[in-house]
Amino acid sequence: MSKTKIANQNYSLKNFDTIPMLKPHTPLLDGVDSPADLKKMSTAQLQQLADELREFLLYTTGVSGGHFGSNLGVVELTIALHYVFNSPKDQIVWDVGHQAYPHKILTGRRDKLTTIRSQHGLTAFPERHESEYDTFGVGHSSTAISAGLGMSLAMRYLGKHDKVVSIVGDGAMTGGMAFEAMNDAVQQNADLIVVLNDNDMSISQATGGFSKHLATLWQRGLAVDIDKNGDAIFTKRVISSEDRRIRHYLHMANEALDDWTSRLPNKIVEKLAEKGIPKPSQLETLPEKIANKLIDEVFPENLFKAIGFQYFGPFDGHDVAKLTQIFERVKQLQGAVLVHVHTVKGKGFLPAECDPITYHAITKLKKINPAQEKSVPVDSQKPAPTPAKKYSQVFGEFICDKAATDKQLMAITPAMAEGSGMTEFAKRFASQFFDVAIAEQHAVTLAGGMATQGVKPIVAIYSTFLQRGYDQLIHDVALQNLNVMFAIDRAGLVGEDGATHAGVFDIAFMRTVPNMVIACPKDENECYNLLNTCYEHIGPSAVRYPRGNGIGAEIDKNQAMYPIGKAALEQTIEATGEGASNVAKKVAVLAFGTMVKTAVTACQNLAETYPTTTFFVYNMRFVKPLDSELLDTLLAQNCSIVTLEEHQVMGGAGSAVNEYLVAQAAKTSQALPTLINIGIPDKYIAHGSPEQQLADCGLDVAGVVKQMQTILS
Ligand SMILES: Cc1ncc(C[n+]2csc(CCOP(=O)(O)OP(=O)(O)O)c2C)c(N)n1
Ligand SMILES: CC(=O)[C@@H](O)[C@H](O)COP(=O)(O)O
Ligand SMILES: [Mg+2]
Repeated sequence: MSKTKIANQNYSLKNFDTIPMLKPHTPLLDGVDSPADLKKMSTAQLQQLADELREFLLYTTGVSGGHFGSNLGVVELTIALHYVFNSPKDQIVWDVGHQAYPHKILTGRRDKLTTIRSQHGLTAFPERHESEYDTFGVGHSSTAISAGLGMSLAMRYLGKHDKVVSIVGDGAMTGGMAFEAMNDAVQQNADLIVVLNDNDMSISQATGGFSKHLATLWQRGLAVDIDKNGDAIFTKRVISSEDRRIRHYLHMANEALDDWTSRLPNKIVEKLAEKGIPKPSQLETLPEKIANKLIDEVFPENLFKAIGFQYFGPFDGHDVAKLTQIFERVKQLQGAVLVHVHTVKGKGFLPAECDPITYHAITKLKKINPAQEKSVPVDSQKPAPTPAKKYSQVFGEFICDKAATDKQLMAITPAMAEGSGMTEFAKRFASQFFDVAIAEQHAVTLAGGMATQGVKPIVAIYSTFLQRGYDQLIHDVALQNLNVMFAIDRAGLVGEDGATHAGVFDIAFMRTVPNMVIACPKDENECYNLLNTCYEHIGPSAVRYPRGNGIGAEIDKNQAMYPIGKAALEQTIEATGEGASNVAKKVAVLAFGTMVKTAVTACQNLAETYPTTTFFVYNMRFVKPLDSELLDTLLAQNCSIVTLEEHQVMGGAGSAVNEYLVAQAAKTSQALPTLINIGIPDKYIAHGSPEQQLADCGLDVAGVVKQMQTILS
């Protein structure tokens, strides 16, 4: 039986080692305005299209910046999917969707791809409002099988017979939801095709390794190829040593079977033949078939077969001809099918193939055309000022400094080690570092379990991904008052990734949870020292800090402990105008986190227009517990109050202040002060640069000034 030709080298792929600065010549691609245009192409043309599409991708991503390696890895896969299936009637669902740039190019958005992730441009991930070909809004991992299954079951109920294909990466396959969905697909006997895009890589070194482990699990055992008539043929694969033992026993069984059948007396054989059992001479493949059946049934070494999927693969995910043949075949099948393809993250661009973690995403490449380069004046050659540290970097420094003396510190990341600034820590404190793959729920409860043993776990997690572990935060940490600290990165608006990745709900969903302490540093120095304060605090706590760089504050690494629940007066901007003695107005601005700097600038601007008003800007530092003493004082002084936060205004820090003041005013029969809450309005903020997003929701200085004027005039 021929082995599956995993790498069918009957095609050549162009390789690139630089990113073209000028739009490449793509005659075939220029003619593709929808997937229908693919169906007219020959296999050779499809392969040429792949080369053109890859070069075009390099060029456009150089212009736009954004996700990179994963898109290069699915060029041929995307072409084959849109060639074989009839989108948008057939539903194609991408998991995470960071790899959907080729999909967007082939579905009518080729000429807009350079706008991806820019304000008013294409969104970073598939979004339903952007195109009928974007069947489901994605961005968070491991949702595609659930969404695809939902589409399939609804279609069955409605009597529709279109196909549903969910494309899931090996990293995304480490998310528990994927297994919940696969289990349900089988028990529902649903028609669903899952394509496992297995590039042995996720987004972090360790997770890549982790998915390798899963890959070993699911790659063991049988490869299931198809022959020229499209029939499934089992072929043995190189399998692990323990499987080899199993195979040996089966081989011995075959031998015995062979021996047995060769001794059968003819009249028995005839009797069997009457019953439709073939003669020994025709039985030569029986051992093989029985062996496969045995392997298939008794030793379903393949993870997906064990769950109940029909499994095909692994195939070379860069061989368009092979892929179209496979998809044409599985398209005819009923039930849950999994097609396993091997791709290379960064395929076709050598630097990305060699370093897929770094090239997971790239920033816009500076477009200096040769003419400009020569004329750049010398003094502009001055070295650029050192940028302020990223908050993730501050976190990484904190855990390294702390772990140097505190062996109880354990640091957990769900697949975002690099993004969370933990690369150095992972190297230096490997036994205290845990990358659990894309498994946020597990990460939180893992920390809870660890804390019961007296160690001090830190869950380093993006705000938006912590949403996945909310029940675990309550049930497995806070309710048990366990000593876990959440280092919440990407808190606030995140810019180009847009609404799916905004970290704008964490204050709302954490502040109602008893035992939680929630800290919001105003800059890098407070970030470092509030991390220390919360780390040393006994009980569950969270420090939320934004994506990107700080403001250049000097970090005093004396590992200060701030008094929990105490605010600090940041700045007073005294009234200066005539009659200022009987100051007409006192305004207290209660700013949370990075909004402190914005609050000071806004009040300085307003002081010029409202000279008889004194502004007190407070750095609140903690959302929970609030500084109740300060609020009581402000209430007694009948100060107008403004709250300011980079978080949904509904349910955020401002709501907490309101709730306290209303209750306190009622309790002490005091009048409620004039009060406004400034934050992100009740809508999703579209992608753009961080500055554009802040302006879009009135959180830039101009927007804050405008909103504050409503209580000043
Ligand atoms: C719930 C969730 N956690 C983490 C992430 C961050 N993230 C984006 S892509 C990615 C890796 C995905 O790996 P894989 O599915 O193998 O896709 P590849 O990049 O290899 O194409 C991760 C962890 C996310 N988008 N969603
Ligand atoms: C697709 C995805 O979820 C990640 O790649 C995410 O875009 C990373 O965000 P940062 O760039 O903020 O680390
Ligand atoms: Mg991967």
